Amino acid sequence: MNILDKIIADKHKEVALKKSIIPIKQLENSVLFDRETNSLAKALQNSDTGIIAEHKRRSPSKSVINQKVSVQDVADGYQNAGACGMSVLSDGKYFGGSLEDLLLARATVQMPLLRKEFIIDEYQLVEAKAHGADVILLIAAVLSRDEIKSLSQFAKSLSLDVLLEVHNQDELQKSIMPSLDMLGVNNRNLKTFEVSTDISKTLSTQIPDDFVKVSESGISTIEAIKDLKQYGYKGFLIGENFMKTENPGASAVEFIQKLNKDL
Ligand SMILES: O=C(O)c1ccccc1NCC(=O)[C@H](O)[C@H](O)COP(=O)(O)O
Repeated sequence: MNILDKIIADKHKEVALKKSIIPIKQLENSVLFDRETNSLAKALQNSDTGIIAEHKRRSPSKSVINQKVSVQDVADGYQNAGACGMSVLSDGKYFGGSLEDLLLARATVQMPLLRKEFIIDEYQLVEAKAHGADVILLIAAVLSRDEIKSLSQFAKSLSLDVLLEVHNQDELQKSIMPSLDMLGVNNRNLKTFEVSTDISKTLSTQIPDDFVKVSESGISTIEAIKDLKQYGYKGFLIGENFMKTENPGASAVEFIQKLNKDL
């Protein structure tokens, strides 16, 4: 079994357990449930730099990245840096994240927040909304077209933006539908962990202009972003490059300042 299959098998068990102890009604009672969401797609369309900065303590490909910094300090730093949005990994077992991280980030910043999670059930979308997310991620590698359709339509009914992630042509072709806002190309193969921004370049021409294009993973240089911009990308999801430093917020400030100067 590859790592992605393991994550999804665990996620099914986790969601079943959570459903049995926290009813949807309780999540819908959260004060955040009626909060007006802040669109990441719009923020990216209006931005020159387009950075989505991620909070990521560890990962299956790199194990420990940074367990020392607080999510509040990271969120504050990313907002001061002028990031368009923040991605918060909420998976505990493989990434060391939690829904509490999302809640703390929400309490700290106003910018759009992405719940970075392996979504397989509508319940997780209600959780996302109840913990202050503006955007959810759907991963085409682990969902059928019908699942993408029903989950994205449900997310839209909660006023959440939808970022659909693909890694190859088949995933892209099966996924294109009007209930998506952003199409993300993950430069990392989630089964082998190989990383190459060439994947974003190759798939770029096949992404219809109706969607905001986002390039995800393995981005660490200004040159990579300038290059990807020529292929129509408006959003750039960066995790490890910031999180591996002692002060991820300060690293983001330095990176975005340089990017602004170079564009
Ligand atoms: O990052 C991993 O090792 C990973 C493994 C299996 C599934 C997902 C994984 N990462 C999620 C992401 O997509 C990244 O955290 C995100 O795109 C940022 O990537 P990076 O800038 O390379 O940290």
